[in-house]
Amino acid sequence: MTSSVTVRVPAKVNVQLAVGGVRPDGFHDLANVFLAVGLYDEVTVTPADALRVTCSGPDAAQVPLDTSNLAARAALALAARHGRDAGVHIHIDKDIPVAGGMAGGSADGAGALLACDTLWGTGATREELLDICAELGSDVPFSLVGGAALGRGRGEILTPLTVGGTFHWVFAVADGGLSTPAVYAECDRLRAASGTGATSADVPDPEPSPALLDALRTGDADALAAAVTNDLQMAAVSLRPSLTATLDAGTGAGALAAMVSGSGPTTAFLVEDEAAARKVAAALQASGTCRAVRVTAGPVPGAVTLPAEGATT
Ligand SMILES: C[C@@](CO)(OP(=O)(O)O)[C@H](O)COP(=O)(O)OP(=O)(O)OC[C@H]1O[C@@H](n2ccc(N)nc2=O)[C@H](O)[C@@H]1O
Ligand SMILES: Nc1ncnc2c1ncn2[C@@H]1O[C@H](COP(=O)(O)OP(=O)(O)O)[C@@H](O)[C@H]1O
Repeated sequence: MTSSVTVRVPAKVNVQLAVGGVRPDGFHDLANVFLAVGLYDEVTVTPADALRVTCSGPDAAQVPLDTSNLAARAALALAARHGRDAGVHIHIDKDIPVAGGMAGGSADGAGALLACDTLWGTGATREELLDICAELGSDVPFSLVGGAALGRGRGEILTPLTVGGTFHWVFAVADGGLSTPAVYAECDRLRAASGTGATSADVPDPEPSPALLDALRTGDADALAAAVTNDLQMAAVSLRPSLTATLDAGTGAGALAAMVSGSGPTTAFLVEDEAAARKVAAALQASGTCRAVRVTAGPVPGAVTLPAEGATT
């Protein structure tokens, strides 16, 4: 009998985040180009009498352990669909910054869903898993599939993208998080204040950039750097003006592109190669403008079940 299942799930960066007007349901239509990068949470599920969540890692204290945790919600959603009890202990070994615009909660939701499906032998189809992911949150389907993808709708309708190489990144982790709804609301406020209006009737439909998709396809870091955009960046910086100094520090150290990761406040720096990554990371660390610095690359695969401990391959 399977005693526990562990799933590893990556963080993401948005290389393009084009935000349309606010919809009647409060969400924004997006052209959201996701790239999965090699910072991971690991979600382990073990049979238990009742649903319970624990978390370890440097940011563990900021993670809710009640049923608002996306991993708990994923287990409950799968159990409800299959008419079974959700008695399971979910442990999250968290390495993805919390509330940092890198989809850590979404990663845990996708990871718990896949892990519970395996533990319980539910046999859910990929489509069913993606459906549940979309119910849990706009970014959760991408956490399951990983790689690179264009997200339309509120980000949940995915088209996989071909990437012709590996892109190197440095991430500067900020002190504290930013609330995603607050950043979208600030984007609307700034748009309304500038006179353009903030609704779907006022803002053009968001479209993926052909130059950006081309840069991904060819694996050209310089071309990607020239094409990256994030419509939430101005709002994140408005709420957290100190991010400007972090962005400037990375640019000054030779990053090809400097941007806010999603809704922030993590900042993302695209660099030429591993040597450039080390240089930019050292400069960011020395600048005193961020709490921690992480070096990684992408694309990487989405949620993956790890071999059971002691298993031979
Ligand atoms: C901004 C992005 C970019 O990938 O991620 P983060 O940078 O926060 O990780 C996403 O759009 C975040 O997706 P996710 O965190 O799953 O959001 P959800 O739980 O679905 O929604 C939380 C809230 O964000 C706002 N929201 C989210 C998605 C969207 N397309 N429009 C929105 O306006 C709404 O206020 C919503 O109530
Ligand atoms: N498993 C989880 N890990 C982290 N945060 C979670 C989790 N489940 C729910 N949350 C909540 O979601 C919020 C956003 O967290 P996170 O997904 O890490 O950031 P972001 O949406 O910026 O990518 C957190 O402040 C926390 O309250």
